Amino acid sequence: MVIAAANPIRPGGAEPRASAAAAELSGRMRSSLLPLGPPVSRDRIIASFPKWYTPDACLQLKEHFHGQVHAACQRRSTGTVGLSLSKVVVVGDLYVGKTSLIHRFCKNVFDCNYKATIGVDFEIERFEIAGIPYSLQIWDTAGQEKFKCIASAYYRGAQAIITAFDLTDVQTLEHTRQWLEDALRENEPGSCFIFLVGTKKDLLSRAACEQAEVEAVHLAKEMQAEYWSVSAKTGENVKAFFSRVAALAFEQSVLQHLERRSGSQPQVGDGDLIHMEGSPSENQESKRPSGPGCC
Ligand SMILES: Nc1nc2c(ncn2[C@@H]2O[C@H](COP(=O)(O)OP(=O)(O)OP(=O)(O)O)[C@@H](O)[C@H]2O)c(=O)[nH]1
Ligand SMILES: [Mg+2]
Repeated sequence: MVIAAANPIRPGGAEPRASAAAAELSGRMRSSLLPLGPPVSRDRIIASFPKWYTPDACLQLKEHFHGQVHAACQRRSTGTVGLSLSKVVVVGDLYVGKTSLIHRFCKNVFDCNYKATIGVDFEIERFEIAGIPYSLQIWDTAGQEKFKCIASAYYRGAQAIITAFDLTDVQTLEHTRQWLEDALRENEPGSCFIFLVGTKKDLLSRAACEQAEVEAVHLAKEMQAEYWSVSAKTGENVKAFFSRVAALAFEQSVLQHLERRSGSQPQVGDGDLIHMEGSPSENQESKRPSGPGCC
């Protein structure tokens, strides 16, 4: 049985957090100028490029958005990037904590009871990155062998593949090669960002964690993956990790859009705003067609 819950898009996914009311309000005001419905919550707003976990195994060692991406975001000329969903697929052995990781990020909950995922499930998380709305569709797959053929049908079209293993169980790390190979087989070579994520960090002492990370970082380099250690139980590194996934995927989507556009004549309705010299972006936003039927 395939479970693919048609989850509605929640504003910001997790419960709203009201740590700084004024900043929240200003974030909401900015977000509400953007086209994709309700505002995202403050902790889904990414203004600067999120940092890697370790420079020893990271996909990009840089601290800022690509210059062209930054300029395109400022001009609001990112095409349909703000309207599309980027697919992220999470794979790995049963019981490593894939569902827990996703639920911690999307719902801010943790359940210590194990409920095996049957087939697949997904969550949609909305962000605002460099002022542009952006959404990730995060696919949770079953680690149990008997559901593997169902889950693998959903690997196609992934922009990011997250291979998860349990930091306390070295066998699950060894199996990540196979999970990655299976997921990559369904995708175009070189088209996916790859992440290797060690889960259940809270169960290890600092020294034990560092020891486990040596092997994991080594494997991540081999896989050309970015490495992260996280805990769904405490929430450690969970938000930082998904922010990094979102920013990398977003930047790639914008760059692809710019590349496509430079190779073709501008099309009517390619999603870009008309840039009016000297006008603030808010004014440009107010000229954006507001809904179906508007020309
Ligand atoms: N201590 C601790 N336990 C965790 C953590 N993450 C998950 N668990 C526990 O590990 C068990 C398995 O977690 P799941 O998230 O269901 O694992 P899964 O990878 O989705 O498993 P399948 O759906 O069968 O593939 C559950 O009992 C969780 O409570 C964590 O960060 N710390
Ligand atoms: Mg699961």
